[in-house]
Amino acid sequence: MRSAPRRGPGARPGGGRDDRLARPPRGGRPAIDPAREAAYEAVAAVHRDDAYANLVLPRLLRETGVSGRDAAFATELTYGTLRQTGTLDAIVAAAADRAMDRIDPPVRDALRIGAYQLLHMRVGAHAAVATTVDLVRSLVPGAAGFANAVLRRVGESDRAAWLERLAPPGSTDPVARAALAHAHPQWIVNAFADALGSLDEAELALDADNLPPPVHLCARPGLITPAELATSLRGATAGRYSPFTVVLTGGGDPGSIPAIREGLAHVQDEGSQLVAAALAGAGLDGPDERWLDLCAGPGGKAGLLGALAAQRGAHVTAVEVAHHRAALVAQATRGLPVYTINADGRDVGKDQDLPERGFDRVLVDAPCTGLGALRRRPEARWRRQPSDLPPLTRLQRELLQAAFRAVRPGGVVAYVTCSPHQAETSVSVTEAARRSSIEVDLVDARPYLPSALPEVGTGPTVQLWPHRHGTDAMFVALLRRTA
Ligand SMILES: C[S@@+](CC[C@H](N)C(=O)[O-])C[C@H]1O[C@@H](n2cnc3c(N)ncnc32)[C@H](O)[C@@H]1O
Repeated sequence: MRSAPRRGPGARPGGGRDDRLARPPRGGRPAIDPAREAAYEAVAAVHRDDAYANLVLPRLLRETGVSGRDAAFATELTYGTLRQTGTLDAIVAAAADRAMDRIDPPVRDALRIGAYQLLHMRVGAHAAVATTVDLVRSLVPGAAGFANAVLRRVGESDRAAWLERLAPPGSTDPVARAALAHAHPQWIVNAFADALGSLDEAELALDADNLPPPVHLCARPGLITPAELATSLRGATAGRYSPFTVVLTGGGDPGSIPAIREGLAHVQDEGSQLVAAALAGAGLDGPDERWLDLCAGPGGKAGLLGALAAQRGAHVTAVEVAHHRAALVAQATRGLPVYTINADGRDVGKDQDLPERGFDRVLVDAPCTGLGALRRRPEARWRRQPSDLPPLTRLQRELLQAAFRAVRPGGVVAYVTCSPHQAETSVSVTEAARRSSIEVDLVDARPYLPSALPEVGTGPTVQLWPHRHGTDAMFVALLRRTA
């Protein structure tokens, strides 16, 4: 990072990122380098406008012409600052000796970015402080001195020393310490510890959330093999467990891959592929032609199920309540035996396309908090709240009960979440089954996952984890309707 080649005005040959300070001032005020400016704008948009960093940052980089190593710097700075926000806030507040909500929002975001550079990046302290002070001066001129003093205090200690000071090891509240050390809210630390049965292991899961995830592709069975897909890509390797996965290591935009444009493959986490394949692989007596994906948008699992269905002469009805997401499903499954409908999945028995007892296999990939995919959404951990749980768990149970009505006796339902929160996983399954008049049995999901998959627990449900499996934390329960 430090040896990033500089372009544009003020670039001096042979220097590193810190030399951006040498840029000549514009209009009498120091110019802010475009990469840091883009990072600031992205972080500010997330906090001010509820924007999503993965949407807003690429647009900002495009608009400002920031590319190559500068774009990588801006991305690391943006995503890192957003992931670490809670911990950076604790440190900045201690250094400022004032609560974060008593600091102007633009100054607050600039200080977060400055503190992230000081504590997490290989940026010289002088450059981190000076560029942030310049940024603050351009935003709130009167706050430059304050920002300078705060950042100098932040930079007096490294991250470990700050953690030691704010949450000493052996303190009476290990959850609070883990939350600060791994930059997650305490309720999420508790949720991971409950699901794993151990705070020590939860810390590994929290750490895994702070690393950018690899891009996985799904080679659609019957259309392209993973080997064919991998050889068409620079530096791609086979997935660890799923027979369809290719791991992209060469970077670049997956949307430009010809096999993806031609509908032979799609971007999909390996864990998502495994749980969809578990539904397709579950043993079934009798007909096996009518499959249902009750929560299909944007169409990742429908794409894999559609390809598997095509190989077996089956077809998939893909249901999505949001109109624009239903359109994405239709687009993602073009050429496959998938019939997309824009409907509420709870309308089984009311919608003519969703007859009771009408399906042999049903997937409920339920709307959830997404706590299992925090690696992908840097701001999500701070945006999500425990109060999000009750409406989601209600919806999950209603959708699962609709799936019980939709599946024929003897047919199989897969209930899937990309959250390991037990209220959304095992509790939702138990509650939906308890409140339904339809008899269902839990089926052990483990035989329908690759035998090489380690640490899948004692069944019958399976919870995947980034730190164990390198996948999102997907949960799957298989249920068979008995009558
Ligand atoms: C976890 S996502 C599904 C992801 C999808 N299966 C995939 O692999 O790409 C949940 C989806 O359920 C949709 N949804 C929410 N409520 C629904 C309902 N009542 N009926 C049908 N779909 C619903 C959401 O709009 C969202 O697209």
